[in-house]
Amino acid sequence: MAKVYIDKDATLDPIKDKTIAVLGYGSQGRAWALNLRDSGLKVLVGLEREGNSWKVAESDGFNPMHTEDAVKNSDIVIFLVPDMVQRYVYRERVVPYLRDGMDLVFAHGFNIHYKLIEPPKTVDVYMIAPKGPGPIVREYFAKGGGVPALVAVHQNYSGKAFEKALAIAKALGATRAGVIETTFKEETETDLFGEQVDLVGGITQLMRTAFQVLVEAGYQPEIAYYETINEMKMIVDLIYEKGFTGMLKAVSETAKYGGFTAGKYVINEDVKKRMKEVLDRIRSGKFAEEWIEEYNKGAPTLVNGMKEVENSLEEQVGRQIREISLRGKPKS
Ligand SMILES: NC(=O)c1ccc[n+]([C@@H]2O[C@H](COP(=O)([O-])OP(=O)(O)OC[C@H]3O[C@@H](n4cnc5c(N)ncnc54)[C@H](O)[C@@H]3O)[C@@H](O)[C@H]2O)c1
Ligand SMILES: CC(C)(O)[C@@H](O)C(=O)O
Ligand SMILES: [Mg+2]
Ligand SMILES: [Mg+2]
Repeated sequence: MAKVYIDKDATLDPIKDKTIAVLGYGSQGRAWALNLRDSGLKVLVGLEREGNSWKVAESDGFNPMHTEDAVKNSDIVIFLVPDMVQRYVYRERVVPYLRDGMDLVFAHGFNIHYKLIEPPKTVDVYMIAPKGPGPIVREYFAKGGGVPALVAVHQNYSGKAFEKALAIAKALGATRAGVIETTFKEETETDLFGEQVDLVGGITQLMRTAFQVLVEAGYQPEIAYYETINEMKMIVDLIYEKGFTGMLKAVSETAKYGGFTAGKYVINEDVKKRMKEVLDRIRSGKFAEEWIEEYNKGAPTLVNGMKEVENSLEEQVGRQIREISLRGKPKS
């Protein structure tokens, strides 16, 4: 079993007198800036332009500044702009002001692992990768908890990079849960794999396809939504809290029998083979190449994918069903 670092294994001491620049104020940026500030650290928010993120940061009580000003005035620079934007921000806004002994920090290993950013040897490079979406990182912290994270060191110029990574993980709330050490390679490849075949790609496609099968067979879309999409949260919550065994104990014997048989029929060896192909594509760097090319073309697959989802029947029905089910959700 990997060593799990918890609150008592980490101290804020190595970073308590440092100034931290959080670049980007989106999903993770907002969570990190707020959690680190609430943990008593000095945080500057650096942004490219005075747009929406700027307004949100101001309404959260920050005085956002242009990226280069945040970099000039900080010791630790945290990259929380989108992965495809990081190398431009690094090249244009960070490199000109980079001083020996500064820290470059990431929430995902993509740019370092695929060598889109190649920092000089005279800085520390490390990562704290929360294993959950940004708004949850903030929500759990604000309620006294924390989302688990992975930490990794790529360059240890100061000799203190790991301790600083743990300190940031603590300030983020991650050591309230538990933190495990990894490498940039392992985090990058597993994170991409998980979000592609399972968390974002696989689960979404599984739910939507099941919904479509029921609707095409003539069942009411609302009933199909309850069955194939809405109830997923309750099943996943049971797995999250009690494991697969706990979930299986909570469902009927009929569901267990049908699940064991049909589950393996649908998600079969062929699907596993294709998952392995997806992993190979990530490991070989082909996915990274393709994503960079797609981004450089204006990310049409992303734009069209978002439109297609937003306009889909399941999303329209979902808006109505979510109102109903959120009304019944216990208030906490
Ligand atoms: N979203 C998550 O929950 C999550 C989880 C773990 C790790 N990560 C990692 O965290 C990092 C940040 O991801 P995110 O999803 O929080 O980002 P995001 O897409 O939410 O980032 C938005 C921020 O970046 C700024 N931004 C967007 N385009 C820009 C551009 N062209 N130039 C400059 N700034 C721009 C926006 O104004 C905003 O402040 C990534 O490395 C990602 O892989 C994200
Ligand atoms: C939240 C996720 C999917 O775990 C993260 O990896 C991301 O890229 O947004
Ligand atoms: Mg990811
Ligand atoms: Mg992830």
